[in-house]
Amino acid sequence: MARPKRTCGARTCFTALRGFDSAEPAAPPLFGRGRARAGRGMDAASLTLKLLLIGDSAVGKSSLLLRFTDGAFEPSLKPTIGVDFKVKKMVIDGRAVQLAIWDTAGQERFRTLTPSYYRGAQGVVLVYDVTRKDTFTGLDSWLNELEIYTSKNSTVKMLVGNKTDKPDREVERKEGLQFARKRSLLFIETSAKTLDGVQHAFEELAIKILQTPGVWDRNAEKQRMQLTGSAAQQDKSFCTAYCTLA
Ligand SMILES: Nc1nc2c(ncn2[C@@H]2O[C@H](COP(=O)(O)OP(=O)(O)OP(=O)(O)O)[C@@H](O)[C@H]2O)c(=O)[nH]1
Repeated sequence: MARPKRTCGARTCFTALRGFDSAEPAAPPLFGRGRARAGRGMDAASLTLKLLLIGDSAVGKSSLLLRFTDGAFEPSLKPTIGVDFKVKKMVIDGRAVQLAIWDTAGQERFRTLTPSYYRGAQGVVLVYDVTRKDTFTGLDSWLNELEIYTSKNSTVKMLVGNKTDKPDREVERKEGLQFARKRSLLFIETSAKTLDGVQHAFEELAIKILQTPGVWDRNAEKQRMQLTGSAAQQDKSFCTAYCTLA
């Protein structure tokens, strides 16, 4: 039996597997189109955004995550079992942002905790493989699942057509674009193998989240209230909804 991929690094917040909502301190609003760059040594008060990768098995979700966070590509990754989790720090328009990215299993038999994956996600990346039409025609069922588990106004969704480096394309770019337009999704094509579009995809999603009122600030407000209300009962050994990542 295939072993789960180990994508968790030293900065992984393991309590995220019990549900990881975002929280952030008061900060000025972001105007205009954002610019992003990778960030190092940010303070613990930076904004954390939860992103989720979903889509059929073997479309390249884990490979996109590995490429984005570690700059690596593995030609023969094993299927994800359950969920993996990685963090990437960036600076967007001068603001420190941590992307907490959840990588879910595409195989149905490994998807046992679906509702908890979606909880608190501000961004969802829906991936298909441009060389497998079935992964494109199956998108509607993923969108149905999204509708069940996320609210329309609290999650920014991006459609990603991956594996553009391969010659045997079955889904044209314009088909993906049309599909995305009809359903109000952001759209980009990528190759985890060549890096094409990968950085851009995650950055655009983060920028869009920051530009969408009510997506990233609503959870923050809720979290501030919870922290105030439960200060007396805080258990330092347990990482609550907001986990600082060293
Ligand atoms: N040529 C090419 N191969 C890719 C690309 N992205 C992923 N792959 C390969 O496709 C296979 C499946 O990739 P994964 O990243 O494991 O796919 P996944 O969507 O995470 O699959 P599950 O964990 O089962 O949900 C692996 O062998 C990858 O090396 C790409 O952009 N180009």
